[in-house]
Amino acid sequence: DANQDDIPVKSRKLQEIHPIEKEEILQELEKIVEKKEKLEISEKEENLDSGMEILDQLQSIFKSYPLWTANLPYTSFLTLKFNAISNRGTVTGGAGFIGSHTVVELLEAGHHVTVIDDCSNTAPPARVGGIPPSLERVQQIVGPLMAKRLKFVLGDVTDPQDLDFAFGLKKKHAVIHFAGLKAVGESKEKPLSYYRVNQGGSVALLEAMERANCTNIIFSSSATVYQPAKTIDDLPLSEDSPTGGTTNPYARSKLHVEEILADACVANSNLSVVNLRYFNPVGAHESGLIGEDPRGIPNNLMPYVSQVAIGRRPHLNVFGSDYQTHDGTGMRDYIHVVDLAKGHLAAMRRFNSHTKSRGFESYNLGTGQGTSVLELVKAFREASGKEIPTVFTERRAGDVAWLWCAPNKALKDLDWKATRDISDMCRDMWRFQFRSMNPSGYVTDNSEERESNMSSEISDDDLDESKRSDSGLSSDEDNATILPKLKFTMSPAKSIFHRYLNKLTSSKKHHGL
Ligand SMILES: O=c1ccn([C@@H]2O[C@H](COP(=O)(O)OP(=O)(O)O[C@H]3O[C@H](CO)[C@@H](O)[C@H](O)[C@H]3O)[C@@H](O)[C@H]2O)c(=O)[nH]1
Repeated sequence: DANQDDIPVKSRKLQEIHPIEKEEILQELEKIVEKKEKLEISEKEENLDSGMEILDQLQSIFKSYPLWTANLPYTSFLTLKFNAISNRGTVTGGAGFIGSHTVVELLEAGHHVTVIDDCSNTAPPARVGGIPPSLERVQQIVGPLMAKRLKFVLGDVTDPQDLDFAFGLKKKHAVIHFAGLKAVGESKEKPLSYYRVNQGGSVALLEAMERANCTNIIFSSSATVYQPAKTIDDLPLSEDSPTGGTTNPYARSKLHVEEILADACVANSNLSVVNLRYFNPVGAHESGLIGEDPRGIPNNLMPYVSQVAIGRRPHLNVFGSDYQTHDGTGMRDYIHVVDLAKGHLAAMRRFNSHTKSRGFESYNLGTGQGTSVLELVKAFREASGKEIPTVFTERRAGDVAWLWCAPNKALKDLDWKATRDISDMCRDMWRFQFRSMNPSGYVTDNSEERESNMSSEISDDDLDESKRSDSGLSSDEDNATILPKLKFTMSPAKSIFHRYLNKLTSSKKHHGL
């Protein structure tokens, strides 16, 4: 039924699902239950991986058909059991841009997550004991069932007591360490702050992990640790490409933490470190509910372009037009933040009990594709339908002509690759840009700065008109008090089901069933 495919799966009721499909899904559910029973699920480590896989399969069904799976007699029973087998982890800096997107992926995969964040670079909770607005949005995205698995600690990653508190109560399976300062320019003005938070925080965290007997950590590193490519022949950058020759305290702090982690692995043979080198993370969650909300004038290209498109800035300064690239502007490996977040979930596989790989291992997370400044601007014009005036200026000090990676190692070891392209990145960023302009957007402390930097007033009509055009949002979605319903552009039921079946077959092979 062609019409049926147009309805988002999430909002379809049982009676709207084709009877044959329904029957197939029910049979699959029965099989999962049988398989699960055989596992004698407990909190024992060896059962965690198999349990997680089953959970994964179930989640895709629950997520696709919440309206009717909620009524199945064994749903609550299964949920209870799965609560007992999911992994627990701590995410530092989980309220920030990449952190919040990763928390969505972790919760959706069934993990229990404790976030520790001092909210120094995101809006803090509105009340004592509350959670930051970015994580409230995360809860809306994942729904009430998964939201319960999120805990928040307002704390400082350099403070041992705060860390012990975050690690407290239940044993944690793994840590994902995002917390850190990240502005290249600022790092030259305040190098000591960068070393205190980035190095000091990482050392404090490793010590807290030792106290809590946690041996798995994923670290947010950066492409900036690589030596700048002198010629195009130095590209793409692989994990073996030379590092060092860094030009600022931010880059040095990332490289130092990599070295600290590698040393810690030498000293403790149980430690497992997955070091992820991000290329240029951009975009936002497809719901438009979470994204990057930089303070002040954005340093980075995509947030700047987005603010020009919405009228907050008059034009984009294009830094340099005489690079040795096809159009003279700098080229980067932009990666959608949701792909990046999924990369963290994939990295968690290295911690599975029966396949656990110990020691320090680095992975590039990028698409392997270079995009120039002018190409990105063009894609953003297409996504937004807005003019984006550009002015060519001098090169920015410290910028390189090109930077892109070879992401093959992550594909080989982690079974991960980026699937979203530059137009997806622009579309989702544009969607989030609208939301953050709305009264229901993130509560930020830079609203005054925003007002004064408005290059032109945007009328409500203008916003409404653009929203109706191609941003995928309808005009009733910017209600100030009630947050908009999520509209996922999920695949139709049939393809979800097939994906699920493929997964089931491959996991059967994996377990020799
Ligand atoms: O207003 C602007 C901003 C940027 N650019 C250009 O856009 C490209 C991308 O710049 P930007 O978005 O600032 O990213 P990078 O300079 O590549 O740095 C990012 O990517 C690094 C990893 O490669 C991280 O370490 C840094 O923290 C992060 O800011 C470069 O060619 C810039 O010259 C402009 O032309 N105009």
